[in-house]
Amino acid sequence: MQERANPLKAAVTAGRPHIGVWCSLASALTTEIVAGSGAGWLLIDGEHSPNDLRSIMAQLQVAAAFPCEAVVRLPSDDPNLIKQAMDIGARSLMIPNVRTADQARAIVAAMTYAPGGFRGFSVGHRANAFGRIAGYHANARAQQLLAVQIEDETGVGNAADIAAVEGVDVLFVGPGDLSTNMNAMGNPNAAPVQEAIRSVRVAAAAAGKASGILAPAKADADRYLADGFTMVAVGSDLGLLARGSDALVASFKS
Ligand SMILES: O=C(O)C(=O)C[C@H](O)[C@@H](O)CO
Repeated sequence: MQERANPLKAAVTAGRPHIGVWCSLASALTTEIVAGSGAGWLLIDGEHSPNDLRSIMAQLQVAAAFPCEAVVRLPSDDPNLIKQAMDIGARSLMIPNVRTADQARAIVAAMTYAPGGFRGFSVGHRANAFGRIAGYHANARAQQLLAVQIEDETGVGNAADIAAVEGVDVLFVGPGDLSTNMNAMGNPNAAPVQEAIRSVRVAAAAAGKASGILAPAKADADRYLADGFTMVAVGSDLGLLARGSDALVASFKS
């Protein structure tokens, strides 16, 4: 048995845009609906959603039936969380608020078996189909993707160094946190924030790496894609349900 190729990694390393959807509802059912939408990737959010290891695993299981890469965002860069997430089959990870190249290097090491890193070794787990994927341990890095989030001015200032770290695939802007940390709470379209976002994309491209961003407004997403961002999340299950139900109910009033 062979590990499935990672379509998100293939696309963004080749400079091809790949559209994703944020899954914030911590539900295998809604993630399954999103996974069947034709989106190229989805994000299982372990930072701001009520997910635990078991609910993340349930979402990985339903997403596996579709050609849609499931990315898991962890709440932090804790190596033990990284190890547990990888063992249940999360091979594409997003780590919030990465601020330095040293931090990025430590994350890559936590994802990598020795001698390159220090990921704990377990013979059989969901990631290697319970021991059925021959050569998994030797080749695990090949299908892994690491998206590090740039979410404050320190990260923006260090973006070139972070992008240069081997094993970092994507600089992914967190527009909510970045704007908030730049004194423009929740307004990524403020001019200084836009300039910071542009500089992250340029730093990633200069290192031959991809850039990504969450852009729930279509006009923003279209602009970022035209600028060269490739890993672009264009909405969320939570937003679709909240705005859709609001609009539905409003259409029957007055
Ligand atoms: O800073 C951001 O924006 C993000 O990282 C995305 C948010 O955390 C996401 O949960 C949307 O609210």
